[in-house]
Amino acid sequence: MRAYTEQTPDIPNLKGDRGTHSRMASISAPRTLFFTHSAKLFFSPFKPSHSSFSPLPLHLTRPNCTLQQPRRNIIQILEERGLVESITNDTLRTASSAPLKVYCGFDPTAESLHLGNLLGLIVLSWFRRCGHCAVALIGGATARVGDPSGKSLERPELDTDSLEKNTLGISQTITTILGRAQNSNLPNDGSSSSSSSVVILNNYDWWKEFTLLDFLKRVGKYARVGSMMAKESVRKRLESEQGMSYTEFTYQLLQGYDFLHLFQNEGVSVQIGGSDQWGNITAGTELIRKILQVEGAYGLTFPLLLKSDGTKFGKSEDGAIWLSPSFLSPYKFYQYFFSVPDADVIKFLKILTFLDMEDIAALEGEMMKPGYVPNTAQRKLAEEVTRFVHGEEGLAEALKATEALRPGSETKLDWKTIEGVAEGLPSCSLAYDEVLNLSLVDLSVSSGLFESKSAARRLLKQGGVYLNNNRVDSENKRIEAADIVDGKVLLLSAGKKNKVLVRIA
Ligand SMILES: Nc1ncnc2c1ncn2[C@@H]1O[C@H](COP(=O)(O)OP(=O)(O)OP(=O)(O)O)[C@@H](O)[C@H]1O
Ligand SMILES: N[C@@H](Cc1ccc(O)cc1)C(=O)O
Repeated sequence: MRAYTEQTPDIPNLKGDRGTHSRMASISAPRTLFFTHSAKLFFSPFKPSHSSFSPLPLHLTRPNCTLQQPRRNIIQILEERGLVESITNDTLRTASSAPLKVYCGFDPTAESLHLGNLLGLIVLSWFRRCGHCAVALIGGATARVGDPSGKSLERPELDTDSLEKNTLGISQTITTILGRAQNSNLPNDGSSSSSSSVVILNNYDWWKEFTLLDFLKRVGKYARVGSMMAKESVRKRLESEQGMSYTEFTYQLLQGYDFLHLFQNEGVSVQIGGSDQWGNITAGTELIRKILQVEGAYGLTFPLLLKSDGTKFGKSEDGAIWLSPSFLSPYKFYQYFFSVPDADVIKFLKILTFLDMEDIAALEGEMMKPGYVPNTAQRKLAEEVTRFVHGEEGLAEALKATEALRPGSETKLDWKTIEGVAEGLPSCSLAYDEVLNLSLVDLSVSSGLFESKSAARRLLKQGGVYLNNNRVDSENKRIEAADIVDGKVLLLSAGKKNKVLVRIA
């Protein structure tokens, strides 16, 4: 098995079935068109308001990417699992028999990535499992412009502080998820290398010093307005009442140039993204062809993950499934997948997990048979996805909370578990002295769980009131110190669904 490290990753690997695109071919491309970053700083449309702005400490993350001779054909794997919507050129199938560098971009428009973005991380991860190298690009510059793809209205402008916070948040998530996958998900067959790294870059690093005049000369000149207008993201917006700003119209060229920059400077030859990114990705392959006059840059899109109502999972939608544990606890994340309907679970297992297709088919077969234990497939799905996103620790936390909240469970709730399940629950804050010795009936009214004491008593008599998930039998129950979990919280429930969290102020 051949493995090599790219020492000077300024030229992409252009090996494909055409064979004629040698390194010489790309060396002869007009590389002199590009200036070095240090050269000028006349006009920077993206200049931050305060000069100390450092978009991403992680922009220093540029480990040597050791490429492996691919073991299995990545495109075939992705197709089998339903992860390919379109490919710009079929020669990618053969080109990917040699190691490639692939990138996926994420604009830092929220502090956390969400379930829709997970597909990009999964596809990057598949590439790495097959011996290729993954680059995650944070759109520190592009987020300042706003991608019009799939949007009916122009995005609100983000201030520098939010951009900085978002950049940090999503970089951390990508590093954690892909870094963990690097250590645990690569096949343990001796053929993989722990140095098959993830590289994180920020496009603000090359856009911050790009002057408008340079942009017009070096990029704009090669972009045809006709083909820019024909992109779906533009056509749709032009039909709308609001139309489209010139700034947004330019977005496709920024993303297009990113690809060219990465192709030329980092050896990246494949860009992936959701199907809404097709226009931006092809803007890149077109620029590379026109400006560098070489083939060998490819785009691959995967289908958008849609909710049952046909809308896409995204950050703008209500109830986003966030990947960051500070936005959605591992327990809630796990529960989401545990509740996926039977009709969707097999599809989700294929696209969101790395389980063998044979194992998924076997599970599908089991589901048809009598004696199938309901939710077995959902449990597997929830475990696999939670482990990928939140690690073994996050999965353990989710399983612990699930068990602790099972009615009649012996598992003792701790403060962290209660806080993890309490997201989105109504809550109130009371002083320790106010709560201690208070009757449960009084507490359940003052916390808002019941509207009246009589309603509380009625349900208590029927055995439907729970304190920290334990059924309360006595109508005269008073709160003791031991009921205040870790001295910080109490969880009151009326039946299985209505819960209130009482925090000790
Ligand atoms: N539901 C989804 N299914 C598959 N891919 C998605 C989904 N949502 C976003 N992506 C992909 O994630 C990448 C980054 O998307 P990004 O975060 O910039 O936009 P977004 O989440 O779609 O934003 P918004 O929710 O504001 O529309 C892109 O490749 C995009 O296609
Ligand atoms: N346009 C992508 C993010 C992105 C940004 C820059 C790129 O070079 C690539 C992708 C999105 O909004 O989803």
